[in-house]
Formats: sequence, C-alpha cells, structure tokens
Amino acid sequence: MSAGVPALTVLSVASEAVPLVKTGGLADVVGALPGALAAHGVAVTTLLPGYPSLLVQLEKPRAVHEWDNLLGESARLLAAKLGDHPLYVLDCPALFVRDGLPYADTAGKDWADNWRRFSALGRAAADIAGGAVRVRGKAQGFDLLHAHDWQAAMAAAYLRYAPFEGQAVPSVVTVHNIAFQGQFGAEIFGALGLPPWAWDMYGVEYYGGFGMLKAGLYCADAITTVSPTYAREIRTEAFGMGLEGLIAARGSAVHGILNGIDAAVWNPAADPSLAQPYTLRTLGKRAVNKRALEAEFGLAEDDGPLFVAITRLTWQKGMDVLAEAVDDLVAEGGRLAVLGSGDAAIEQGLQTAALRHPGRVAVRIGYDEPLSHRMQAGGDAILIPSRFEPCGLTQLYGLAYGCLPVVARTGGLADTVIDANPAALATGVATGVQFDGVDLDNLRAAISRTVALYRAPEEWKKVQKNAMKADFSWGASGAAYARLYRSLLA
Ligand SMILES: Nc1ncnc2c1ncn2[C@@H]1O[C@H](COP(=O)(O)OP(=O)(O)O[C@H]2O[C@H](CO)[C@@H](O)[C@H](O)[C@H]2O)[C@@H](O)[C@H]1O
Repeated sequence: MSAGVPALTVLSVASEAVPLVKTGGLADVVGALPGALAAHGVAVTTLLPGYPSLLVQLEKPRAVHEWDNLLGESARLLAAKLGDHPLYVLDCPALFVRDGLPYADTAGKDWADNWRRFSALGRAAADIAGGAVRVRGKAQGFDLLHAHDWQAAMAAAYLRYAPFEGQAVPSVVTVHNIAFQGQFGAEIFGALGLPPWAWDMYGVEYYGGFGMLKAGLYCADAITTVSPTYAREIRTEAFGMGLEGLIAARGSAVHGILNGIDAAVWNPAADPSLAQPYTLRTLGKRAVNKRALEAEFGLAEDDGPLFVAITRLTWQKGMDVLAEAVDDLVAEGGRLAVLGSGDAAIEQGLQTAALRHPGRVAVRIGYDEPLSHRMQAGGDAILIPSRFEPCGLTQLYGLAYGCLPVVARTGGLADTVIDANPAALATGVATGVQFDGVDLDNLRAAISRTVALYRAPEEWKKVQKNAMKADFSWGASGAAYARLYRSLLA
C-alpha cells in the first residue's frame, strides 16, 4: 500500500487462534490472517473468548470497555496482542472461566450453554465492529467484520437484526468445517436478544430449532470457505450437511479461498523442533530426522517408507479405514507412526494394530505440536484419507517438509496435491498421491502406489523437490481476502 492510504480495518472474531489457543486447523488460520492481510493494506484486530488458559498468556492486558448486561452477564473487553497484531479478549468469567476445553468439559462433553457462550461472543463482536463499544470514549468501529465458524457466526446475525446504536457494517462468515453447525433447541430464542422477526427460516431458525452457523450464513454479506473444491461440494447434499440449499441459494456470494501456511512456523530450514534442519538442496539430511523419529516412536530402523498420520482420529479423517489398512501397509514393507486423539473406537483400533506390529506401527494418543513438526520432517509420506476436507493443513505442511501427502481427492486435498500419475511424473509436476473414494481397497491401492514410488529413489526425490517448491504461503490467499473485503465496501 502506498503511504497515506488508510488501511481497511477488519475485526476477525473466532473461538481459537494460534499461538494462544488451538484445538484444530481453525486456530492456525485465524492466527495467520492478520499477518497475511497486513501486506495488502488490511489491519486486522482479532477477538477471542477469555478462556483461563488464554488469559494467563496475555502480556499487559488493558481493560478498555465493560458490559453490564451481555446476554445477562457482566463482561470486560481486554486489549492485548496476538503476536505483532492487536487482540481483543472477551473476559466474561461466567461464560468462559471454567475447567476444561474451549467447547467441552474435562470429560469431553460439550458445554450445555455453548449457545449462550458463543452468542455472547457474537453480540460483543457486533457491538465492537459496529461502533457501539466506546474505547476510552471513542467509538471503536471497524470497516468490516469477519466471523469464523459457528462459534462466531452469530456476529453477522446481530449486525443484521439488532445492531443497537452501532452501524451494520458488512460481514463475512468463513466456513472452516460445515459439519459443525451449533444447533440448539427453539426454547433459547428468547434469551438471544433478537427481534421476533429473526425467528424465520429466512433468519436464525433451522429445521425448527436455532442454528448458529445457519444464521450467520443467511445474514453475512459474503460467505467464504477454505478451498474452491469445498465451495462447490457444500452446494451438494453429499457435503452440505443440510445447509446445501442455503449455500446454493447464496450463489455468487460464496467464495472458495485456500488456506495458506505460516512459513515462519512451518519451515524445515529453521524449525527449532527438528533434530536436523534441511532444505530441498540438502534433502539427504532428512535421514537424521527419520532416525530420530523412529527412536522417538520405538520403531525399528529400516530403509522402507515411514508413513505418518497427524490428525483428529475421526470418521471425517478416514482414520477408521486407516486402522483397517495397517496390516497391508506393514505387509508392503511400510511402517506407521500415528499422532492424534478422538473417537475411542478408532483410538483402540489403531492401538490394537500397533500391538500386532511391534516395531512397525506406533500410536501416540494426544496432542503434541513439536512432535507434529518432527513427524513431518522424519516421515516419508503423510496419510490423509479424509472423507471430506474443507482445506486441510497437514498436507500443506507435508509438502513444505517433503513428507509426501497421500490424500483422498476431496475438498482442499484435491486442490493442493498433484497426483503422481504417469502424465504428472513425465512432465515433472507430481507432488504426492491422490485416490478416489475412501474405502479399504482404494486406500490400500494408494499405499501400494506410494511404496512403489518410494522404491524408485530418483523419482521419489524429484516428487519431494516439487512438493517443497510448491508455494502455499499466504500471498495469493491474503490478496484474495483483501479483494473480497474491498468489493463489499465498494
Ligand atoms: N494430535 C495432534 N498433535 C499436534 N497437532 C495436531 C494434532 N492433530 C491435529 N494437529 C494439527 O491441527 C491442525 C489440523 O488442521 P486441519 O486443517 O488438517 O484439520 P481440522 O479438521 O482441525 O480443521 C478444519 O479447519 C481447517 C482450517 O480452515 C481446514 O483446513 C480443515 O479442512 C477443517 O477440517 C494442523 O495444524 C495439525 O498439524
């Protein structure tokens, strides 16, 4: 941006953002957006809920506003920093200060009042973006509000139906995963502070109940999702999870913008978690990371391919099918290291497979960010057999680290990996392996193809280099968001 051109200001509201709070890919994206957009003359302030684990990490937070009655609770707005960028935190102890996870208690059960917790977040976001909140006496409006997923989507509905004395600024709602919608019973409508006419199928009502994501998608000026293919898929019954009609009806207001990766965090040449940093010119050094990873997982040292999986262990991610494919993977000469947690049955299926194959298969149940980096650096290939995948980040990290992605052809996986078919190998553009249809036979065949490619080391190295050269940093996607924001303000 040239000097003197005022930045466009955006309030980005979400339930998680790195480095403060993360349960999944949403946090990576929300945390990276301010940096990605600064380059395009967009100044992003992020608004997050004040969970206890987040509050203790804030450096010198300042209370800049108070609500006496935010959906019935008193709350404060704290100003702090998210990396180098401005952060607001909604400090509302009655809603957010409790033991457990952002969305669930210590036993993993969703908080029964999630509708109230995250409607309050939306109400606060609308107040702030629209200028109803005064910070040190000055209305603190933003040009535009950007809400992520169901937890923040109500911000768009409050701007539309009940902007109070603020302005109804334009809003964007991003769908990171349409499987999570925030659906609740109709009885809570009275507590939301919305006018009666908002209770309508053209409003916040959803199949007789209250739908938070639905409300946001209906009210937002623009909808984005995190890859072009997923933007097409969610117009269909197979992927729309009940919202396909609304998505299709919103027509050209729906955009697919790929997630980028934060090269400051995911760079094998300067990753503090690795035993041995490397670049595409020093690929040989990767072997040190492979040996270290084998040792860390108690796997036998071996020159065969080492597969990894780093994921929530859920049906979406196809991890039930991976558990079934383990015996074949081992029979092909492969080894497997898994890091993740999720469905008890899938965890158990994988752990049982590890017991059947000591030294060949190892499973770590849990969440471990540095280990996930070491796995991308030491693994040969990352398995991502997702039944649906809005964008997916682990295949992008795999590309950057030369850990070749083996992916189902869906959503963002289809948009970011070039299958090593004969044409792609002949023209030197392949970056991984893709397969159609997530079932045992297709995954088995994809693993077989990967092992065969691995056994042709020159070819494998070429594909690894292509992968590491692929640029999925935020450049193009940051520009796409900036263009979209400007089009809404024009
Ligand atoms: N056990 C573990 N230990 C350490 N790290 C772990 C881990 N399990 C997962 N991770 C990390 O969590 C993130 C997962 O992101 P993904 O995009 O792959 O999926 P997720 O379904 O969470 O995100 C949703 O939102 C994102 C963002 O838009 C979309 O890309 C995606 O398709 C959509 O489903 C990655 O950074 C990964 O490394």
